[in-house]
Amino acid sequence: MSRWIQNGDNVDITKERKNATFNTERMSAWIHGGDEVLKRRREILDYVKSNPDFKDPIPVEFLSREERVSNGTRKIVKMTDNTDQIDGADFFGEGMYFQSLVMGRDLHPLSLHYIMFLPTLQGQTDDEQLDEWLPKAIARSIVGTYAQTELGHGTNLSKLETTATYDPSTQEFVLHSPTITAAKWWPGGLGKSSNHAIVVAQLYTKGQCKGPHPFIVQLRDLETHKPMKGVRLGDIGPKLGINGSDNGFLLFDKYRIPRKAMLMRYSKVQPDGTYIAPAHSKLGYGTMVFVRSIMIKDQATQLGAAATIATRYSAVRRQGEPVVGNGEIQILDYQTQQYRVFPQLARAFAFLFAAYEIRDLYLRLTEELTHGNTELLPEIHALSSGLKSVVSWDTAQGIEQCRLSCGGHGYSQASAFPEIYGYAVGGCTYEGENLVMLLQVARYLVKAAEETRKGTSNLAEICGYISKTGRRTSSLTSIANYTTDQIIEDLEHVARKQVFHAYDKLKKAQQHVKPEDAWNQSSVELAKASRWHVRLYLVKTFLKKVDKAPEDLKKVMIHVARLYAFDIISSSSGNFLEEGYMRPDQITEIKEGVYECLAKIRPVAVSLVDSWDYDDLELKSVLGKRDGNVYEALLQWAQNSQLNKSDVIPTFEKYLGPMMKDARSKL
Ligand SMILES: CCCCCCCCCCCCCCCCCCCCCC(=O)SCCNC(=O)CCNC(=O)[C@H](O)C(C)(C)COP(=O)(O)OP(=O)(O)OC[C@H]1O[C@@H](n2cnc3c(N)ncnc32)[C@H](O)[C@@H]1OP(=O)(O)O
Ligand SMILES: Cc1cc2nc3c(=O)[nH]c(=O)nc-3n(C[C@H](O)[C@H](O)[C@H](O)COP(=O)(O)OP(=O)(O)OC[C@H]3O[C@@H](n4cnc5c(N)ncnc54)[C@H](O)[C@@H]3O)c2cc1C
Repeated sequence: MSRWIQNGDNVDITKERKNATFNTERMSAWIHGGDEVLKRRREILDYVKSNPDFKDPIPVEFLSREERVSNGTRKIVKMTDNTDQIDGADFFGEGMYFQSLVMGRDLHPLSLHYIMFLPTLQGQTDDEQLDEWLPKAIARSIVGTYAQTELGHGTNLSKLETTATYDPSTQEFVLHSPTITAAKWWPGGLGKSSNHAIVVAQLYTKGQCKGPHPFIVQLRDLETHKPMKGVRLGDIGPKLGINGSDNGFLLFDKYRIPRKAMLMRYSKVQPDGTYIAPAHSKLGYGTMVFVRSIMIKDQATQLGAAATIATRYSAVRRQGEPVVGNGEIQILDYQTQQYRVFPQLARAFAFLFAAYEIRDLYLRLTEELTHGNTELLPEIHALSSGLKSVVSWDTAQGIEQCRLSCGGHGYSQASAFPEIYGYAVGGCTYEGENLVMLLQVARYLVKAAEETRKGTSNLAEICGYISKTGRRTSSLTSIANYTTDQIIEDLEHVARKQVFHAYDKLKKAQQHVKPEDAWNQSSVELAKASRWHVRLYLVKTFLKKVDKAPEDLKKVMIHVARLYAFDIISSSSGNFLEEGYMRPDQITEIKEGVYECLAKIRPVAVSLVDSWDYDDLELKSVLGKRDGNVYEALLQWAQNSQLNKSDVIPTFEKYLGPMMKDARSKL
């Protein structure tokens, strides 16, 4: 019997699970990277469940901000006391899973320590600095964050205002915030928890500005935790989500740090103030590239969770009686419900598989950089920026669709949707605002188009389609015979067309206006080109992964992958119809393909989401509970409300009581 079925479960959800046409365990192993990975996930889960230190006193939704920070700090300290339970080198797999189980969706005071402070030390220090700082950071004898964004500038790093001016007479840098807008603003854990930070500041030496560079800076006294003299910092207040994190502000008043505080793997300042430039000017941005690449898995996990909650709830929720007298039906049987939820599930899969690809590519980059080879950097920068933008946007929209699909209960925090959304949607902004990141991809695409036009193209595989000749009309005849190659060919056509459309618009504008105005006037089309480039990549990665799946899994997953592709095509049919590339009847065929996929997925939907292997502990959703007994659980969940501590609350005595009494006396 499936591990997902237990006595006492809701009958509808049990029936769904019994209808599975594939082995859920095999599917889970395939999704997560093999039997061994799955076994390790279960061991980590058992460990977390068995450890009382990781329990929340009540669901975190009911805690105040201060209680959230305190509870999160308590748990993350316990969690990182026990990192021997996981393979510490497997950040992407075991690290992220462990932290998700223990910490949920509330980032915590050590988030940035692990996500950016440690990786920056690993990636940007010279050997001597690494020996000095890394052991302290790993042991947690210091806690650090990544302080780059300022009140006035987040995107445009070249205009950061914090200065680090080298003083050769003392061999120190002087950190200073010359204006209010120079205040660092946003860094996670900066407000109250960190005592160190990687501070990104404009480097001045010998009277010249050398641009933004990273420095390791002590912010608080190691014993008293009081801010150092010349350092002013605090919490920036409540946010849309991640309120367990004390995101902070920071100002310097001529604060002196030693020369060796500048991270010197790539750029250096010698004792006399001579500056040595890095091999590639953007090597200092490496940690951002790392985070963008791990964000893809994180976002996929959030969307997968939302789709799991919506699917399970839709299987137990009955509403409406199409045939009067036959009883109400499961809302999952409505085609409109399937159309709302299943594409989100398909997206989550597409994003997860792309996350594996970008992880592998990032590992290759790290290896190449150790040999001083920076060739892969522009490609990975473009891909990670593009994926980060498209994936976080679609994830946010997808979560909202899943929430809406659960009706009124979706609006309650019991559903977990508000937490999931609040957490995930931050990804549209942090690590580079999405539109700005799409425009970075566009720079890469414009170069590829330029090379193609000049006939000198030697393009990387990822944009090889730009220089292909391609067909003038789609070869689709019927949806049943629409092959993976044909689907990719059609998407390549639209992506290529949009790339050249934007490129030509840019070139034309350049003949009349200044280059920066030409770029601005073409930027909407350029961003669209980037989106198509990324969507093509996502579809290709997904279809190719499924093509290689074992036969028993492939026969299910092919419908999910095709739904992903067909949904993209049918919802942007105008692009495919342009210049008669596709005919209206071909679009109709693809729409039919969408409906066929929905029908194929319907009977196995619950088992498909089970295969993502979310435990209730990780989902933290009353609506998405494994057992499907949602109504009892909702009533129980509501008992945690602070307002339910007494039958009559003080506001009655103070306001409502006198109001009604007064009104009664006047009647
Ligand atoms: C072990 C157990 C423990 C386990 C614990 C486990 C814990 C696990 C937890 C797991 C859960 C994790 C989930 C995540 C949570 C996240 C939390 C939130 C974190 C949020 C942090 C932040 O939010 S932190 C700030 C990020 N802030 C940005 O992100 C600024 C964007 N802004 C820019 O990034 C630049 O400003 C921008 C636009 C590029 C222009 O930069 P610019 O002006 O310098 O450059 P230009 O535009 O002039 O470009 C000149 C040429 O450089 C090229 N280029 C540019 N960048 C390049 C690059 N990186 N690599 C190569 N090339 C690059 C470009 O493409 C041009 O190339 P070309 O010339 O050939 O065309
Ligand atoms: C939850 C969260 C956590 C964060 N954590 C950290 C952290 O730990 N450390 C840290 O240093 N920072 C952190 N940040 C800051 C984050 O990195 C920045 O907010 C982000 O890089 C965007 O910069 P901005 O806020 O200045 O937006 P802006 O750059 O002001 O963007 C505002 C608007 O202007 C548009 N725009 C800006 N420039 C251009 C352009 N060149 N072309 C076209 N449009 C443009 C954008 O697209 C956007 O629509 C965090 C932010 C959030 C929300």
